[in-house]
Amino acid sequence: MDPIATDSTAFADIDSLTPAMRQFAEVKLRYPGTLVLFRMGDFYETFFDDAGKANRLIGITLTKRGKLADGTPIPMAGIPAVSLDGYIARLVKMGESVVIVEQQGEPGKAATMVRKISRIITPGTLTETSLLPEKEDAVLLALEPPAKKDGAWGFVWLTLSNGDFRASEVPAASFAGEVARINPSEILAPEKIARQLRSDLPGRTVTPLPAWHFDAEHGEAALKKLFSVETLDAWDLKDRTAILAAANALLDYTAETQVDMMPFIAPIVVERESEFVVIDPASRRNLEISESIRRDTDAVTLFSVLDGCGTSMGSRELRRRLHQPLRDAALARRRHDEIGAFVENEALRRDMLDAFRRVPDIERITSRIALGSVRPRELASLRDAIPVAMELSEKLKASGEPGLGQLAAELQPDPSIFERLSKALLDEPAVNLRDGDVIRGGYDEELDQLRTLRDNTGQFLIDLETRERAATGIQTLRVEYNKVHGFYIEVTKAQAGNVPVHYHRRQTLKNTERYITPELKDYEDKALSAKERSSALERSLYDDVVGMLQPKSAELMAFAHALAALDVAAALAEHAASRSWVRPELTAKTGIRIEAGRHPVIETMVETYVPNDCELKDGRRMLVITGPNMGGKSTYMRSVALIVLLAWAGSFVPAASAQIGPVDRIHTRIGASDDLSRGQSTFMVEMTEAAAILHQATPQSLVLMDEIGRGTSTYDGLSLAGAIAQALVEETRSLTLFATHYFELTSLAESLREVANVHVSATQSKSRIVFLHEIAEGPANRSYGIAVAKLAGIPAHVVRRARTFLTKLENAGSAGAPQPGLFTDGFWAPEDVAADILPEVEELPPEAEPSMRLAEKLANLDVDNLSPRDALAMLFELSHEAGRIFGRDQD
Ligand SMILES: Nc1ncnc2c1ncn2[C@@H]1O[C@H](COP(=O)(O)OP(=O)(O)OP(=O)(O)O)[C@@H](O)[C@H]1O
Repeated sequence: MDPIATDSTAFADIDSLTPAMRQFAEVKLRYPGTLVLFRMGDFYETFFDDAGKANRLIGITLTKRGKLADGTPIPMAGIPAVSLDGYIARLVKMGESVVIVEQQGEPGKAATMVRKISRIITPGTLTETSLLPEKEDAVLLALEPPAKKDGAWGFVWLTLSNGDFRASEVPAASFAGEVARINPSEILAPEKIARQLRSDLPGRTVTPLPAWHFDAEHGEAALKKLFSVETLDAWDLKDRTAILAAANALLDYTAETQVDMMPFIAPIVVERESEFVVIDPASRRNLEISESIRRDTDAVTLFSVLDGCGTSMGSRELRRRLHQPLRDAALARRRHDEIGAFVENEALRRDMLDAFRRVPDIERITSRIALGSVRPRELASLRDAIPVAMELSEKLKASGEPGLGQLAAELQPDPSIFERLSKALLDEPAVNLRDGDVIRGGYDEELDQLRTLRDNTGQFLIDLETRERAATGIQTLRVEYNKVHGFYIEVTKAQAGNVPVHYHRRQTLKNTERYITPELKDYEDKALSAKERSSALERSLYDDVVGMLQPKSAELMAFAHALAALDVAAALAEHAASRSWVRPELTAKTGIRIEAGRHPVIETMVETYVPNDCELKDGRRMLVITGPNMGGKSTYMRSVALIVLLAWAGSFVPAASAQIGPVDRIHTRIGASDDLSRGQSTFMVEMTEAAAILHQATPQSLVLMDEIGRGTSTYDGLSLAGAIAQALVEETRSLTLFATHYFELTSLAESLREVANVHVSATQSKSRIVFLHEIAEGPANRSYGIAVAKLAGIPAHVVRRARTFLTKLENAGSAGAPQPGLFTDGFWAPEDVAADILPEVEELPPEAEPSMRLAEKLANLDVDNLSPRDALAMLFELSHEAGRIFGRDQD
């Protein structure tokens, strides 16, 4: 077979290596991009560069073993065989692929030992339950770049652990969004574009394959063979060469990594981009769908709040739905119906939630049935889940809920599956087949006999003894066994003359004679091999059971999907009922109308959440949102986007009522992005994202803009924000929520018909500001920046001074100096205002100077471009200086 990766490690002179090292080198040359774990006795060893890499990645000790011909020692690092799985899990999590080479043959003759690749484990082809994340799919995605400039990418992806197989043609503009939606664990790409992909898709594992794997003709043949069809017309795949090419690479790689066992692969589904609401990668992060912006693993996200599913299949289905809101209202409504039925019928919901705790991961068990690697305990748990599901099915039918009829019907898999599993498997079989005790007694006559032989030697001997005593009349006759001589019948020398002729002498001792009979010899042969033979037979019977289930993979997968869908519906209904969520109405007309909407995550975290309305429609396509920082602008905007997302994902929503029209895309431009690792400044990222929105948004898109333009100077920022807002209203005509701290933008409402002003309210008592988190019509009536700064702990005298500046600026404005207005030049420090301020600064008494320096330092801070670490350091410095001003400093 051909190599699956290309960047090879050179082994200068392979013939000069020892036989074992030569075997290693051969594997390594074939799988250069992987870490080769080479079994030697009780360890899996890594050599050469792999040893150094393993040492770095998982901290195993680096040693040496033997030398190369030129005397250079060979680096080696080993993993104890007993802890292999744990180490593999860690490596795969880091995006590494691992090839396991097992020993075959006699231990002790390591040099000439035959070795064989037993497993190839890569991030996208995992099927081992212990290596897979429980609540997330591991998806393998193959990419074929467009053949011509404006052509489309071929995307083909497969989830090995449930057989879900999909393809689509993706235009360049949607590339990153589609990768984010599919969220692959591993990407296969032709080697010439691998490097570029790694830099375009930071954090993703890209496995390069030689270009010839991406062959459309072979791909077409491979798909026809896989689905046993003469033509691919049913899938509309004719001439879609990019998809066919990617499919070929994906199927080649899958076959290679599964070491020739083909997993269950469902008929390919060719998706159209228009089936789902498009959400770009930045927006997925900003909305914290399943990952927090800071990427904390245990952070609270939309998914974690909603995931009350009893099974991990349900959790994975929920995650898929949240990441892929639909555009087909009928499909989304069907999901609403399912949830509605469970919201109405609490008893039924409780039954479901209770039953799901007893249902195993049938999706993954089924994938392992197809691969022949399913364990006895897993099959037993599948068997035990079937009656639980049948009972649920009956209850669902009896409830008469029309929304649940279809799923109820799918909960009844072919009765022969349950029958065979019940007959074949013990109630509680051993975890592994090699432990024996898997097949139930009475299932197979021969196995029963072997087991009787294996277990009942003692009884057989007693029975035989009784029979032989009666037959021969020798009352002292004994039937016994020892390790050296096996079974024998023993009589005293005195009785030796009375033994029948079919007794053959086996051994003569001082006082006794020992005999064997044909029956006993036969028994001996059977008994001595019974253990091995019963194990072998048990394995083959087990394989038969698995073999009988393999053709039923598709049916079992449908059964698993129905369970997962019910689990999601019951869990979402439970959440909806406990938090008073409502069924959204999906309307045909573009627009959003939400009454008393809440943020689904924040409402679980604050004591009292203040609900807010939102109305966007023709004639009111943009809301300019002003108000104090910390007032709740971002929360409000996100709550609207999440309600729209939830509605189209088929969930109930946190609101008193919601009417949501069609939405093709959700775009958000919120806060500082973390793409600094790619060497782009915050402002550059901000503008790149804004540019993408202006290019891609349509009148059906929901756009969230949070404080666009703050990453640059005031003039630039204000001008850009104004121009972008105008383009969103007049050109893309999207439904837009536009939060800004440029108060000047509130005047857009005067010139543009589609723009309305809303503000978050706050009241300011004498000493502090109180956020009401209420959205009200109209622009904010004042800026609360200084009040917020005080809240943040800026020293009182600095705040006082800022107030003085503000008053002076405001007075200067009203006294005829240039107004701070939209697109008005000379806003900051026009000559006359500066002249008014500066003399006073100069006249400050000497003791006030340190505080001015402090204020100056603060004023000069480029807050938007400070890293959290620098910000903390700066805070220390400022607090230290402030402490000195007040004489509280130690040094
Ligand atoms: N409707 C609400 N009800 C209750 N608490 C809220 C509400 N909205 C926001 N909050 C609380 O206020 C905090 C600040 O809100 P948010 O981040 O939305 O403010 P902001 O106006 O966007 O501020 P900034 O401009 O500084 O980003 C939230 O973390 C949340 O705890």
